[in-house]
Amino acid sequence: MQVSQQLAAQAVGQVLDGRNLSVVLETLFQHQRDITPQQRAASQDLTYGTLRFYARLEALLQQLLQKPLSDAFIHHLLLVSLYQLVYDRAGAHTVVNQAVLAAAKTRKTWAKGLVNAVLRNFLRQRAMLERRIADDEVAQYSYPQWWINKLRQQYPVHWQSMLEAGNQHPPMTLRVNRRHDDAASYLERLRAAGLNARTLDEQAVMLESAVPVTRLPGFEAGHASVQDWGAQFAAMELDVADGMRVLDACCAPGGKTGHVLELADVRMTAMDNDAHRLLRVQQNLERLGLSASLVQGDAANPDAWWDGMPYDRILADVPCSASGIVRRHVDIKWLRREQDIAAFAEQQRLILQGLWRLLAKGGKLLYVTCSVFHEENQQQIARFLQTQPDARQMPCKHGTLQSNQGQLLPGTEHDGFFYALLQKV
Ligand SMILES: C[S@@+](CC[C@H](N)C(=O)[O-])C[C@H]1O[C@@H](n2cnc3c(N)ncnc32)[C@H](O)[C@@H]1O
Repeated sequence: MQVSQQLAAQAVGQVLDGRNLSVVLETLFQHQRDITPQQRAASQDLTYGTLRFYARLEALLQQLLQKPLSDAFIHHLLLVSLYQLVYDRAGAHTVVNQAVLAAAKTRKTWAKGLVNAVLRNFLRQRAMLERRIADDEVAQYSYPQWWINKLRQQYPVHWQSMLEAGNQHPPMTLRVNRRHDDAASYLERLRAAGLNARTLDEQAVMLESAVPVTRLPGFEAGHASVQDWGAQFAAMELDVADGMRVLDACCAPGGKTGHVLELADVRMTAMDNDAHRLLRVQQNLERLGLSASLVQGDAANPDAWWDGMPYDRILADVPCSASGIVRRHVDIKWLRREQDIAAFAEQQRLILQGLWRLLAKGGKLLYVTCSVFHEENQQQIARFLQTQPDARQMPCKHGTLQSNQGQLLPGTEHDGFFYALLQKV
């Protein structure tokens, strides 16, 4: 446990310094060649958990410190240990003892005693410490204040359940490749492999607990892919048919590209501005046995890469705040700044405007974000429709999207997404 506490403390510190969580963990593990798969998984769990509840843990810790703690590693080690004491199943005494040993390794004479005192005081005073922060929203929900305020203002009814949904452990959901199976028959294959799951619709299956993809029947042969249920709505809403010319702008890593190609024999151009991420699109399509023409370019500036032939369908899964998928990307809550939202909205406006003239008359463009903030969603589309007289918004197929103006609220079965289907008239 000591190794995973140490690694998690380092990872948490680096994320709070502004670095991306996946990159931090990948780099950290590259330098730890002798850790076991169990230690790796445990470090990852502790890092995710601590960041998920960071504001709450910090509020508890601050009450336990007599003076500000300037040592970053010990600070983050205490947060990780508090996370274990509050949320984890590990025994309290083991957590404290291992944290004290991890502190001792730093060779700072004061560190061992401080870690021991803080954690033991927490165990003694827990109820009182928790009562004292009961009225502190940031500590209660574990989100930045601006985020809480924005959601409360934009979703007067649902804001609390949305914040709570973002703090849940995400499920592992699969998209069944319709060229091989439907959800019901793949469910049988999962059961035969000893995996419990349930179907969400004709193509989506939610596993009872996450497993390595190597345990999924037919994974290497492309029979199933890991994809949140909410993300699976995209290919369905795009309304594709055989023979269509389709552009998946902002395609990487290719989750939705693969799904569209599973549903119809379309002529697909998959575009992204990130060459490294495009390699992952290529790998994903190879696993599925599907192909597309891959293009590196800027969706906001098509003159540099477009061949001049209009598309029947365009999927614009634009870069966004990712505020709808925080349960999977727990670092986002702490990396985003309030002013980033306007910057994303401007980037999205330019992409939407750049792509619109590539659409054939009568063709459809599906605008998608994994955000719940109105600036990137409803407000973006309302402004686009005002300035673009040949655009009209079509109703979404999915009932939940219809009743919620395209906004899919994050919940137990899916992340938060926004969908707007626009037709060129
Ligand atoms: C939300 S992700 C796309 C996820 C993808 N559609 C999927 O389902 O797997 C957004 C993507 O947009 C790309 N991107 C950002 N700005 C872009 C731009 N100006 N032109 C093209 N791609 C861009 C990013 O590299 C990123 O891969």
